[in-house]
Amino acid sequence: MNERRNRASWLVLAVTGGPLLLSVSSRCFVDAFSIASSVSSRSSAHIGDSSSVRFLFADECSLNTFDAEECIATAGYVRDPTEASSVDNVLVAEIETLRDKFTSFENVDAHVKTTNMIKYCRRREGKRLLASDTIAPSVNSRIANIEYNHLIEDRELVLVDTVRVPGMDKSSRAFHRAGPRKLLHFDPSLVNAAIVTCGGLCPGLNNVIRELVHSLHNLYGAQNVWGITGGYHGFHNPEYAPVLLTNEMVENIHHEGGTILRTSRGGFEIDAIVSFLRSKSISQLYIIGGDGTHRGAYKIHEACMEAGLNIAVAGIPKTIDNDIDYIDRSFGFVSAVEAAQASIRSAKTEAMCTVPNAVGIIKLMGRSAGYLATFAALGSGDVDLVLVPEVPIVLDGPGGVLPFLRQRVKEQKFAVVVVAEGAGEELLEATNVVDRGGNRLLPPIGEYMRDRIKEYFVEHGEEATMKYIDPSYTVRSVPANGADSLYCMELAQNAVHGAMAGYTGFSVGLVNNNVVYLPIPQLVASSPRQMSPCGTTWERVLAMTGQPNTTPYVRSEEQPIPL
Ligand SMILES: Nc1ncnc2c1ncn2[C@@H]1O[C@H](COP(=O)(O)OP(=O)(O)O)[C@@H](O)[C@H]1O
Ligand SMILES: O=P(O)(O)OC[C@H]1O[C@](O)(COP(=O)(O)O)[C@@H](O)[C@@H]1O
Repeated sequence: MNERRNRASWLVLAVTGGPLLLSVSSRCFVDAFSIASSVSSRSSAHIGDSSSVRFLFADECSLNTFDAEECIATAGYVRDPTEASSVDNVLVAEIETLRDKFTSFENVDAHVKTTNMIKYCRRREGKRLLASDTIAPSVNSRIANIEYNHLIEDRELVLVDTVRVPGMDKSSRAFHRAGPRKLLHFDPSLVNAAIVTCGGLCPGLNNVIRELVHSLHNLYGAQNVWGITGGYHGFHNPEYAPVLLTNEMVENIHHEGGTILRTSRGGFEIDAIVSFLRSKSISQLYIIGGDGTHRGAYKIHEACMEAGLNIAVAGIPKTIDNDIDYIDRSFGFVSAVEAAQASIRSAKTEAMCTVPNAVGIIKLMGRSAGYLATFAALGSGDVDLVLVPEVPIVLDGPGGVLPFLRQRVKEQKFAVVVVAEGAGEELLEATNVVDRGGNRLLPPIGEYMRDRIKEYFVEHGEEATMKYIDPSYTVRSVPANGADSLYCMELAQNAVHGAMAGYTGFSVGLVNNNVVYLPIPQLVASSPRQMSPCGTTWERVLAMTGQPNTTPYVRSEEQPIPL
């Protein structure tokens, strides 16, 4: 675990030319390719010619254009006088494609794809194919007779670095925008797909499985969809046999937490996995898991390439720790935050209603990142002290959390503390014991803080009533809420679109509110990520709680403000 790959490769799309002004609003994403093209065309004697930059509005399906001069003249815009927002270089994270190595199912466009699905339905129903089976209403209402209005071009990009700070490098990284492509690499009717879930539970796993099955069967008419059970073990351990997944089997699973496929840590045996893929003629493998799982997924992709296997390997990032880099959030995170807030409310009620000097402590998951603890605390608005792995815990003395807490109890008659499981390693003896996934076991910081706070009150001749709540597994086993359900659906559909188009060694995620394809090497190189202890999120915590700022980092004037 935590083996860092550093194969990140960003392709420089456009380097030359004068600076280009970007007006980035939260509602829109800039079509970076058209921008980049306009940058390069400026460099060849057309500098300044083009005042029209295309904007795509995320919530509309039409392509909007606007005239920059008209905006200035009529809509109250001004050009950024300092050009602080300009982007000269767009660095594209390229995704590997099977098209480079294998012959594609030729020139299947959206039209033929529909035809193909109809053929598939007919075959499945034992009917003879007719010459008229080109464009006809679907014979199975479940098979979407869809011709996408909006097919995504290969060069549509989503910029990563949309916040522009004066003095920063005039570059932005970019990912390929996800979505249905015009050309398919695979003949969908011949696709045997497999889905596996690995690592810890997370709300939304069943939603992703369901939507993968639906997309494969209903959007593309895939031949078989296998469910690998028990995580990576299921590829080779006869105790966890694979199952064929049908629409009927997944119909209601999204209402439940957990994963119908079950999950595990360990069991990653590359030769056994590849030989399973061969034996079932799998051509698309969907792997749902966190950064460890993705490291495994990339090894599978590499092994398939070495063995000359035409198999698309797609990851879907899962973790309630929200520690996968680049993406706005991982699916299930918001549901987990919501569930954690319910525990915070209970702890507050207990603490408020109990004498003397009640302190409610809620321990939340978060191995190396405190996002869950932080977001749950911020969202609840009911927390007096937040402890996370990114910020060291100072117990005593000026700036110590114990005197701070005692004072808060004095004023308020109670206090509520949220502690992430990975916090305070510097206080407790770190262990070298690892779980089956290679993750280091963490010392019990929640119980330690409970006992230490109680002792501190006793040392000052007072009694504290401790209410300790550890909702860890409760939080991650809940069903996905509305926002996560929608997100899971978007991720799964786009993973299938990407694999059908022949992308491989990639993952999907929301970046600046757009679903993109992320090359796995880039994704794992900086995952697990951590919250910045001098960024705006942590400063919101300090502002809300008034707790002492124990971050050892000092922001230098030259440094860009971390987000
Ligand atoms: N570097 C790696 N190479 C191959 N497999 C890995 C690697 N790291 C973890 N795995 C496997 O991925 C699965 C999940 O990993 P783990 O780190 O426990 O959870 P997560 O993927 O949620 O971070 C486990 O089966 C583990 O054995
Ligand atoms: O007890 P388990 O099942 O091994 O899981 C505990 C870990 O799972 C997590 O939720 C993260 O799981 P992943 O690494 O699978 O994303 C951590 O917060 C926690 O340390």
